[in-house]
This record gives sequence, structure tokens and C-alpha cells, in this order.
Amino acid sequence: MQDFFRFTELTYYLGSREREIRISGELKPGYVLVVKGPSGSGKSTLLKVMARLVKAQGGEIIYRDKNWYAYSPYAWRTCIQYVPQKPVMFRGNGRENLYKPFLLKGIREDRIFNEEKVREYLDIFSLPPQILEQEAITLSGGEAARLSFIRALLIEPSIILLDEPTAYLDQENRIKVLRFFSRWVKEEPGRGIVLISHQENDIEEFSDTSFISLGG
Ligand SMILES: Nc1ncnc2c1ncn2[C@@H]1O[C@H](COP(=O)(O)OP(=O)(O)OP(=O)(O)O)[C@@H](O)[C@H]1O
Repeated sequence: MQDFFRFTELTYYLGSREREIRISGELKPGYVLVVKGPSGSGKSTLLKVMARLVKAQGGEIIYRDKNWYAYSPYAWRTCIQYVPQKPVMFRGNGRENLYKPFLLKGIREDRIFNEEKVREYLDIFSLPPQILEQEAITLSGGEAARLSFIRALLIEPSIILLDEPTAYLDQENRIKVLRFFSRWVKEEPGRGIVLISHQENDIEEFSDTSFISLGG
């Protein structure tokens, strides 16, 4: 495989044509690509473009040697999962929230909702099993954040786009989550993470990192 995840002249607007971003770079397998830049420079928007939730005006991403448009949007999002900074919880309990992506049309058939995996992840992220029965909108910010990591992980993506993953976490959970992702990215070949974090010490938890910067 020549290109795992390479983006070239990726071009997108921040609200209007006047604020155009154009950026090239590469995420290597096993690596964490850290997106740097001041507030409002377009970091979150870049992750949404990469997830194909926001349209790019130009440029391309080559993922596993194929142009991104060679993948259906569903296939793309099965491989590349975006976890927004502010956790999104739907109506329904914790289990229903974890199950939600499996109800979406086009999810790859080899992805199955694995209750055993759910329990395993709850344990890793120190969430009590009762959370599965709790109304998700009543979860605390930190609980919802950890549940949204589990929701993304259950899809078994190869790339996870993490937007400020520790924003809602206390110190203990912050370390737990970062160490988990640091292991996850190395556990199997062909995984990668794109990370936005304002906290320099978050980045120190990862062994192989590379950086790209967006201007002001
Ligand atoms: N749909 C939109 N309409 C108008 N403006 C937008 C839209 N999406 C993003 N923007 C603007 O684009 C800029 C970049 O937003 P973005 O969330 O990508 O920044 P960021 O670098 O992640 O910032 P922060 O570090 O504060 O989270 C901001 O000024 C934002 O207000």
C-alpha cells in the first residue's frame, strides 16, 4: 500500500468563499496526525471535510490507494469515524445510542453490534453497565464523551478523527482515554488517528505523531 491516507490541496471554505483553506498532508498508519492552529483557523472543519460531512471545494484524499469518491459515503464513514468535540446524544438510552449507527442504511454488513465488546469498552472507559439503560441526554458531559468514543469504536473504523477528546474529561479519565487510543492505534496494522487538542500534554501520550498547521 502506497498511500494510507493522503490529502492533497484539500480546499474548503470557513463559512464563505472569502475564508478559504487549502491544505496537504498525510496520515501514516500507526500514527497520530495532530492538527494545530489558533481558535477559528478551521481545524474542526477540516475533520468534518475528512469525514465527508462538509463538502470540499477541491483537492482529494487518497485512502488505501483509492480516491475518496471511489468509496460510497457509507463505506467512507465505516472506515473513517469522526467524534465531535461536543458529544452528540440522541433520544433513547445508552444502548440505543450505541446501536444507532447500526440502523443507518449502508453500514457494512460485516459490522455487527457486539454486546460483549460493549461491556469490554464500558469497563475500559470506567462506565457502569447501568449507563446502557439510562436516558442518554441525562448523561454528564464526561460520560457522554466516553459513550461517543465507544459508539465510534464499535463500528471498527481504521481511522478515528478526534476533536478535543479530553475536553469533557477529568484528569483520571483523560489519561485513561488517551492511553486507550495510544494502544488502539498500534494494536492492529492499518489504523490511524487525526487529533485536535489544545493541550500539549495530551499529545505526549502518543508515541508516533506528526503535525500539520492551519494559519490564523
Ligand atoms: N457553516 C459555517 N458558517 C459560517 N461560519 C462557519 C461555518 N463553519 C465554520 N465557520 C467558521 O469557520 C471558522 C473555523 O471554524 P472551526 O470550528 O473549524 O475552527 P477551529 O480551528 O476548530 O476552532 P476552535 O479551536 O475554536 O475549536 C470559525 O470562525 C467558524 O465560525
